[in-house]
Amino acid sequence: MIIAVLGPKGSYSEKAAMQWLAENGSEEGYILEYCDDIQDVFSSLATGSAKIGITPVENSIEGSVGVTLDMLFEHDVSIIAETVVAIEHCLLSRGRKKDIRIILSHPQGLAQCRQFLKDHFKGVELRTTGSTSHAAKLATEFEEMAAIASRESAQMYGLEVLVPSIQDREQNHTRFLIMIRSGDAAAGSQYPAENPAVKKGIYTGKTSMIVGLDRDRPGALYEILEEFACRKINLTRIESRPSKRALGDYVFYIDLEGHISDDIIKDAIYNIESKVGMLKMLGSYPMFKNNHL
Ligand SMILES: O=C(O)C(=O)C[C@]1(C(=O)O)C=C[C@@H](O)C=C1
Repeated sequence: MIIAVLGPKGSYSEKAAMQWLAENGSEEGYILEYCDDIQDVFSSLATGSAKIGITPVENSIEGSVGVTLDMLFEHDVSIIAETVVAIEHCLLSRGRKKDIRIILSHPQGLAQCRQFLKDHFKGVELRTTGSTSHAAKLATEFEEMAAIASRESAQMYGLEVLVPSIQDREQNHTRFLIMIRSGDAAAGSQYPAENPAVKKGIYTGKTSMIVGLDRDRPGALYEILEEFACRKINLTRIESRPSKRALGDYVFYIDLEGHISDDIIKDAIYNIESKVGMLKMLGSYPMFKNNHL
């Protein structure tokens, strides 16, 4: 089983993969494929090179990972699970704090530490990289470079942790999606049906979809939401993204509590289909629940 994640080794995406495998009691029999960027994770699923792809979708400080949302729209993938990883960013370098001239990280890493950077490194050049672990790898080259990345990356690339826990809020969590190519039952059947947590009833279901209105008119979104509200279906998230067809034209990403096999969810979606221009189901899967978060 090949699992595509954002690389190189030491990324939070790798951590998400390990955590999800541990949650499912299946830490053996897989190979991680380290991709350069999130698009490549989706391409790897599309070509069949990987059976499973894992990408970040949302962070508690910085919000959505837009490229993952866009790829969900463009590619035929099904979400089979989600997992939430606690993110502790550290400032890593080979050199000393006072010598740092350039700080590297993934745009999400830089954004989650925006205030720290303003307070302590005003004027220092910030450079974006494909991932936090890629930043750590590059920071090994020069003493005046530092990376914002995980403690694990420091160990992996032989860097010092100059400042631990530098994100702008102590609580920092990123949610990751675990996906298969749509219709790839061979990969999907192992998860989550065999998921021990599902069997134990720890998880409840969650369903994700993308909805496009046929045209912009008063009450169009309300009519869709009404189908959920009247059935007491709880939405866990709704977000608009540009459809990319024209300025001001949007699609809506909706997550809700419940599984597509539940009758009320089926009914709501059946009714919505006749009211919208486009409806793309992204999957029903176990909702991540961790009481420690
Ligand atoms: O750069 C990494 O290590 C990633 O896995 C990507 C990513 C993201 O895109 O959100 C994952 C978790 C953190 O929020 C910061 C970066």
